[in-house]
Amino acid sequence: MSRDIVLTEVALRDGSHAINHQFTVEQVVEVARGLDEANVPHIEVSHGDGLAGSSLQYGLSRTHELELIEAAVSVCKQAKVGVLLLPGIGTIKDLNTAAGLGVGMARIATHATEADVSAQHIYRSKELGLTTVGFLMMSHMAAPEKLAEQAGLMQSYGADVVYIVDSAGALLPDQAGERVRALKQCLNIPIGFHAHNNLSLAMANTLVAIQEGATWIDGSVRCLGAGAGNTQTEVLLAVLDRMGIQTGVDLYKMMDLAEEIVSPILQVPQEITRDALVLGYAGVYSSFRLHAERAARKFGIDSRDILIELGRRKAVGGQEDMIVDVAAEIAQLNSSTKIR
Ligand SMILES: CC[C@H](O)CC(=O)C(=O)O
Ligand SMILES: [Mn+2]
Repeated sequence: MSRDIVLTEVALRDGSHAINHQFTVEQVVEVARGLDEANVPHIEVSHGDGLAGSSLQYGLSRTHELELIEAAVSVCKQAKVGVLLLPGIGTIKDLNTAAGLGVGMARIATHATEADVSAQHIYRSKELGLTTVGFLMMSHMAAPEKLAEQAGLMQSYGADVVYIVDSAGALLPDQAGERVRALKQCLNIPIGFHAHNNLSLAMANTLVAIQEGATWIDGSVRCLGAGAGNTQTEVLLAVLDRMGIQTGVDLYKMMDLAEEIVSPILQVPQEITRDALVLGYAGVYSSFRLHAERAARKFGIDSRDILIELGRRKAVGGQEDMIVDVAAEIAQLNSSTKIR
């Protein structure tokens, strides 16, 4: 089958953030089966923060991710099930275990300027025979040339594809385009693009990325992803079809899956809430949203103030503990201002 665009569906991993890591085996089976039947080539399944993410810091999974991964693998006839791994959260041992369960793809994710920490994980993933993807998160924080240099490192370690990841949904279309162009000049492997819809730009940025040469694209069905979700897969499929771009994925099956299976999983419909908007506006990790909302309730403050301050401090993934610190500081500042 010819595919101009290679799709990775991320709802069963990025969407984990949106539902507080509460996926059940039954939900994963139903969604993975539907995706496989719709001919989606790659389905990512893991805790939202990747392998071994289940923790007090990032949020405890309701069901162990290895059970979810095994369940997804068991129902996929054509799709490769993939996992996300953030070196430092997940380890080589976790990667070995996932490969043993029949996973076919590993995405090794680092902050946009820290690709060097991915070397050993990329080497190992290649040794295991997995499709190996470098995933440069918070890409809005790195200039195009820097991002291209970091992508080059991942390519030199053996990555098959390198992704520009707009974790905060903060990129504007021209910024997305210039990043893809910069990678295109330096790499001889495919370039991927992963968007978040916090500024309502996920679709526009994805289309610009494709126009500039990105061929591996992420989406989440019904926008089931962190923050306001990702590029909505079934909508993207319809748009690409109208543009004459082949994905090989069945549009009707994806629409049915979104409506009948994924929509009931959402605790609330995915929309651009004020906190999601602030993620994109302030350049904050999409997965910080629910943590910030919990901290705001605990300290009786506005969650937007926490997110704005996190953006100002340039907090990156792995610094979730800063969310409570920032909330406590804002609460203290508010109360001392009131006393005066
Ligand atoms: C914390 C990992 C993160 O959710 C990965 C990702 O999808 C992103 O950075 O957007
Ligand atoms: Mn994401």
